Amino acid sequence: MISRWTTAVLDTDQPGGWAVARSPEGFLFDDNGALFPREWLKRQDLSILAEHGIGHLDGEPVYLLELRSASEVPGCNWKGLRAFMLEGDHTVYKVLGYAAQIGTWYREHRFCGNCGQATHQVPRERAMYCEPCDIRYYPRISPSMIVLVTRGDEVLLARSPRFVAGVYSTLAGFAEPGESAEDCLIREVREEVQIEVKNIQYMGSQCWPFPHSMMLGFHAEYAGGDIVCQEDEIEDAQWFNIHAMPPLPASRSIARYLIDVYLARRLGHAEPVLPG
Ligand SMILES: NC(=O)C1=CN([C@@H]2O[C@H](COP(=O)(O)OP(=O)(O)OC[C@H]3O[C@@H](n4cnc5c(N)ncnc54)[C@H](O)[C@@H]3O)[C@@H](O)[C@H]2O)C=CC1
Ligand SMILES: [Mg+2]
Ligand SMILES: [Zn+2]
Repeated sequence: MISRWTTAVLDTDQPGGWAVARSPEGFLFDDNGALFPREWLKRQDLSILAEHGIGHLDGEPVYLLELRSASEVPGCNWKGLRAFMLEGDHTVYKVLGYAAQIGTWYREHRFCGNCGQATHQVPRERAMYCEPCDIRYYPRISPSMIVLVTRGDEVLLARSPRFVAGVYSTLAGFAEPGESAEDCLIREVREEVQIEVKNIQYMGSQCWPFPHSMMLGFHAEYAGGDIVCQEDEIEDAQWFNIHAMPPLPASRSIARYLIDVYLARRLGHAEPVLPG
């Protein structure tokens, strides 16, 4: 299958193409969605912080207008990235997810962390450059492990106080320096529920642009221990029987994929496909 969306570093001096506008209040959208004819969008009253050429959608160049603040555009509204993830076209969500990460990276790397001077965009490369220090700052990606722990017909799911009421999900956590993916997974499961795991199997990965996680998904089997929830992080954790599951995370998340694959295998159903 040919991918409809490919990323690229485009020259912003070229006219034409599509553009998306991003402010601290999310992306601008109207009845046609979040992609606007670029020349039209640039004629609106927007406080543009920077423009980035981010890739091609169905062969057409796409640009990001990163804004200082949200402003009124007639017939349009603002909406957060999560809303685009939950509903609507998956390819458009991918474009916006990438745009959000480029916007975040640009905002957070306008000055050198070493000397404090202003950085500059490197032509044809996704990097901010400090000349005196000769340092390049690339978009930040944070590796995070996510794991479904199982014990026969039971799966271990937990809720964080931040989740939507009632929803239970797989355990997850950010990798720390010095850790392998497996070390991180074992530590996170220990920290969050005091459970030991074995037979760790890699299942797949997903970009999670909230704001810059790279989710590495695993399956693991229970090896020992009783559930003890980590204070503040884990509100509740339980073994759920595959025939009595609680409300689960959004269908496009890798958390949901890991759960659905296991259910499909246990119940002899067709396996789902991981959304890219
Ligand atoms: N796509 C999916 O299905 C799912 C994605 N996630 C994502 O996985 C990531 C990790 O999950 P959590 O349980 O929240 O992590 P976690 O268990 O490591 O705890 C979060 C804590 O980690 C620290 N932290 C924050 N950002 C960090 C970074 N970049 N590097 C290292 N430490 C950091 C902070 O102290 C924060 O309070 C989050 O971005 C979350 O949104 C979580 C569950 C499902
Ligand atoms: Mg966690
Ligand atoms: Zn510097």
